[in-house]
Amino acid sequence: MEEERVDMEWCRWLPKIELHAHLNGSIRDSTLLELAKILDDKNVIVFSDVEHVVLKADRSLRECFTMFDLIHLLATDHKAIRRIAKEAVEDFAAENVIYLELRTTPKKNDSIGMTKRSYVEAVIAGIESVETVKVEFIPSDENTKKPIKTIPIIDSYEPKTKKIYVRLLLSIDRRETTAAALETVELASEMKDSGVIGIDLSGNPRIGDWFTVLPALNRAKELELPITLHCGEVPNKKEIQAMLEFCPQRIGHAVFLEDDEWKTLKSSYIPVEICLSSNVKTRCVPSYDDHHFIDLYNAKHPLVLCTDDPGMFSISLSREYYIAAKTFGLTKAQLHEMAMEAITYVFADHKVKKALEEIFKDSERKLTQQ
Ligand SMILES: CNc1ncnc2c1ncn2[C@@H]1O[C@H](COP(=O)(O)O)[C@@H](O)[C@H]1O
Ligand SMILES: [Zn+2]
Repeated sequence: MEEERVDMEWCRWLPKIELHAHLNGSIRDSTLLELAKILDDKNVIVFSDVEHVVLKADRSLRECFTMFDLIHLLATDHKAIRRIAKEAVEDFAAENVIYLELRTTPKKNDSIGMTKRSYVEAVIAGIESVETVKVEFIPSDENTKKPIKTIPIIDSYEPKTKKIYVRLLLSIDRRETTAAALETVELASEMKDSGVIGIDLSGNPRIGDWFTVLPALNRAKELELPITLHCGEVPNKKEIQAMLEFCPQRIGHAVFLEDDEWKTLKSSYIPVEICLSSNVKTRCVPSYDDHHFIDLYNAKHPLVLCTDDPGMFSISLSREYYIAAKTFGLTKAQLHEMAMEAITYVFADHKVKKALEEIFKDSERKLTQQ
C-alpha cells in the first residue's frame, strides 16, 4: 500500500452517504443569482441588493435564517423548485454521493397555486429530470410494483457515481402551527410510494416550541415514518431532554448537550448526523478542533458526516470527510469504515442497504490495492 495520504481527490473518490442536506440550502450560487435576475426583471427585488448577500461567505446562525427567507423568495415557484432539486442531485452525484436523503419543507403559496403537495411534486419532477446520472428514486419495494426510474447517462458530463439512490424527507419548520405540521406528516404518509421516506424537524432553533410540533411527530410515529430532529443546535436543556426522550431514529447536530444528556444520548445509540462546517461556520462550535465529533467517534457512537447546507456554506460532502481526516488524523481505512457504517442509519429498506453494501465492498477491495 502506498504512503497514507488523505487528499481531496481521495475524499471525492470515496463513495459517500448523505443523510442531512436541506434542498434550499443546496442551491448553487450561480442559480440563486440567475433567479435573482429574473425577479429583478419583474421588479420584485433589486439585483444589486441581493448579489452581495448571496456571495457572502460566512454567516452566523441568525444570518443563515435571514438568508433562507431570501432564498425562499428567489426559489418560489414550481419551475425554480424543479430546477434546484435537479441540480442538487447532480451536484451530490458529482461528489460520489451514492445515497442521498434530501430534506425539504413543503410550502404553500396561494398566490401561485402552490400547495404542499404540488411543492413536493415539483421536487420529485426535478429529481426525475436528472440526466447526468441514473437516479433510483421510487422505492423498488415489490409491494408497490412501481418501476425503478432510471435515466440514461449523457456522455458529456462525468459524474463520479454512475447511480445515485435518492429519498425525500419532509421537513416541519419550527415556525409552523400544529395543524400545518400535521398536514406535512399526512402528506409524507400519502407520498410514501413516491419516494418520501421520513420526517425532519428543522428551522430556526430559537423560534417555536417543541410542544407545538409534538402532536405531529407522534402522528408520524403512529404512521411508522422514521423521524430525525435538529437537536441542540442552541442551548435549550428542556427541549434537548424532551427530544432524547422522544427517541427519534436520528438526530442532527447535538452541539449543546450537557453531561447528563451526553450520557442519555450515548446509552440510547441514536445516530447523530454530524455537520462539521455548518456548526463551525455558524459559530455554534468555536473551531473544528473543538467539535464534539471526535468524542462521539472515540466512544464508537453511531454517526454520519453530512453537509447540512452545501450551497449556503460553499462546501461539499467530500470536503467534510477531508476536514475530518485533517483535523482528527483519520486514516483512509477509518474514513472508509465511517462512510460505510452510514448504511445502517439510512431510512431506506433492506434491499437498498444490500445494494449500498455491495458498492462499499467494491471500494474496500480497491482501497486495499491502492
Ligand atoms: C444551519 N442550520 C440549520 N438549522 C435548522 N434548520 C435549518 C438549518 N439549515 C437549514 N434549515 C432548514 O431548512 C430550510 C431550507 O431548506 P428547505 O426550504 O426546507 O428546502 C430552512 O428554512 C430551515 O428551515
Ligand atoms: Zn440541518
